Amino acid sequence: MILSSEGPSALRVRTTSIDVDTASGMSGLLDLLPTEAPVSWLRRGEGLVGWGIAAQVHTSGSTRFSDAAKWWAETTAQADITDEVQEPGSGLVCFGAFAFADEPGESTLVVPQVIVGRRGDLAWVTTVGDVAPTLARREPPAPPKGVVFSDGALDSERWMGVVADAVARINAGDLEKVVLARDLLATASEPIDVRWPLRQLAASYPTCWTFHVDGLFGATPELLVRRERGLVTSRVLAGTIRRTGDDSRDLALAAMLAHSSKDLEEHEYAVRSVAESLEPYCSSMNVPETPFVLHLPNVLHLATDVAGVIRDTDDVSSLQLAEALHPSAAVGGTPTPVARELITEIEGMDRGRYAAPVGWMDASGDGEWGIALRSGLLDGDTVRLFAGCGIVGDSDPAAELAESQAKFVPVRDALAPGPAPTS
Ligand SMILES: C=C(O[C@@H]1C=C(C(=O)O)C=C[C@H]1O)C(=O)O
Repeated sequence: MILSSEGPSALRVRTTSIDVDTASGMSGLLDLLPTEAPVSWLRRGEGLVGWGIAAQVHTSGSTRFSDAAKWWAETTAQADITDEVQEPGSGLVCFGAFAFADEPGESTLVVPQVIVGRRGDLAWVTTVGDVAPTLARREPPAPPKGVVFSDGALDSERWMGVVADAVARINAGDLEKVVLARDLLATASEPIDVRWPLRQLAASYPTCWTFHVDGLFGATPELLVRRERGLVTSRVLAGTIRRTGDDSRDLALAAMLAHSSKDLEEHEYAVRSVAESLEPYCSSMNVPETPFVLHLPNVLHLATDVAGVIRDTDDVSSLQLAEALHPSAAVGGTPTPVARELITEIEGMDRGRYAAPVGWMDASGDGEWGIALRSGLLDGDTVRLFAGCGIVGDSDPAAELAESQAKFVPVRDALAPGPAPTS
């Protein structure tokens, strides 16, 4: 269902190339963001930022992806686009964040008034409508003030009880894996400027995708899907160990993770779900047999990069691929329908847009959609932080609680009033 859509029916779009130094400068694209409706999708200093709202749609229900895709098709068909850069992410671009479940929740696609992109040696600015963009370093954001954390929907004890229930259901043969999440509330004494946590996340987690769309922000290590000129890629994660802070112990842990049958089993479900969902759209695929260990500052993950070539005849957009892949077993479970039902039944929390596709798409359908993990939802002076864990037959509730705490760390630290990182 389309809940609302705003913006002129015919957008006037201009993309021109700019000096890479203007885009990256001393400190990066995030420094260009003003306070008005900033959006971002950045990794290692490259990607897209934008601000202002030229057009937006809100959708809901089981047709939230297809309604948004239809709106995008109409918007791009009517737009007058002059693009002198012709790269994925130049020309007309929307940013989006989708609800995890069919109900409740709202999804959105937004077209910023100004978008600045950087890819290798190229940089560009896109304007939508009559705007004269300011490409200058803005006044830095102030750190959040007086942040206190409190329990979300369930306290730790109750959440461990829910994990134990899930383990019992798995061992009774109802399903193989389910991902259970919890939330944590951060309340500040004044409204929080999202640009602060974005800078912290981009500096501390450069190998993750630092995103912000409509209040949902984070630094996700997991790429649900990228479509770029007929090639599709996905980074699948599942299987986690907390880092200790001691490099040699962490190396030993990485070796343990790579051989842990519990984690390999969890991982296998996640890779299989992605490969099976992509297969109908691909003429060939590469699915590595063995995962690698992805090192992040807070955790280690088992990771697999799946790649494929889209069938010639298929004009499937990155958003349609994201819909086909969501929810993968990395955030839902196996089998998916049973896992989704169990999540609704026992998780005791509304996921909102957590663990669902977040990212961007251009007029050709190329784009990148991450899974909104290591994320929080900002509303004024409050952030709801989310973290989840894959549960299988031999999961231990206390270990899963500790894993969820490690997954809160990126956003939790990003809300701390430490010194602004020099990125
Ligand atoms: C659900 C989350 O993470 C997912 C679950 C993982 C696991 O259970 O090992 C690992 C990476 C993600 O696919 C989260 O970060 O909230």
